[in-house]
Amino acid sequence: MTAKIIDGRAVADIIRTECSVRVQRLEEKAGIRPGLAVILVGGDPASAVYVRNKIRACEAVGIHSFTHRLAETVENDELLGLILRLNADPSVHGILVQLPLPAHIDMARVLETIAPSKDVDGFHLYNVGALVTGNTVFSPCTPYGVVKLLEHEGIVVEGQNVVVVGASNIVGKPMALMLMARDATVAICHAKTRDLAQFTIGADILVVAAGVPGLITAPMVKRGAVVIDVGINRLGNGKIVGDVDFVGVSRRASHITPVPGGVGPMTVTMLLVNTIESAERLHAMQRTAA
Ligand SMILES: Nc1nc2c(c(=O)[nH]1)N[C@@H](CN(C=O)c1ccc(C(=O)N[C@@H](CCC(=O)O)C(=O)O)cc1)CN2
Repeated sequence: MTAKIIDGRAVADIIRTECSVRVQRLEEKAGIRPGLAVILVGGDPASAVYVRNKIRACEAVGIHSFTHRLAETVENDELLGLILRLNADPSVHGILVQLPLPAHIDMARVLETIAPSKDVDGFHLYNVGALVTGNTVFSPCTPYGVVKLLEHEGIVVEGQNVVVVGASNIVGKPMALMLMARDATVAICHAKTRDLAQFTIGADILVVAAGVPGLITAPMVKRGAVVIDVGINRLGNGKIVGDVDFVGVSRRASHITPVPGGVGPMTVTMLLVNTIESAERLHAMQRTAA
């Protein structure tokens, strides 16, 4: 068996075209142009690339972007003050603080300062609670992208045994919740899981977000499984690889995502979707109030 390669760039392109249409419609109907504020603290090169890609993606679909680049040494209060001003700015429908943050910044406080209604990353505790209870406000972008890739491929998750490897707050945990909400049976494995293969071999759908290159090899994968690789690891030679041995696992799986070009492009795309959704909600609220 050779797996079908799920082309994240192609799916992202389709959704981005839909985004352009939604932005145009909102502007024509309501004179509202969605606005996204992006805050980058410090000089982490990977974060700078991701932020640049987000801004370019916004421009391409007509979302107005506001970038705030703060020094590595910025004080907590200055960052919090900026977020409060953006919360009150009616031209801003989405606010995101690029992670990771420098160690002296109180990340939890930063994320809790973003207004939940503008938290397009879905990281605010209110929005985490909303996701847990099935009242989703904003889905975190990477797991949301995985769900959209599965939908696009016609892969039904209901009743399937799903194993998520990785229990981070921004990918593993919300991923498990989103799949449970779609009636999958979900197990989460993490760095302390004993005998990882014993779990992964039973997965109809395996989602890997561990940040360990080559963690998942072919003998750990059930024949015909769907394998979604969320890992992004930069090797010493500059090459980017995922957490899955792509060549070996492709011989056993029915579907597999590549790295790069799988989940990554969907992360940025779902940020656009969340920002547009936020602006559309504002319009709906204004109409109700009028
Ligand atoms: N505030 C946030 N911070 C971070 C998030 C997030 O969703 N919100 N996620 C990651 C980084 N990230 C977006 O911010 C991100 C990572 C990777 C990609 C991507 O397109 N990857 C490419 C390859 C990347 C490369 O060549 O360097 C791919 O997989 O094809 C997009 C977004 C942590 N921080």
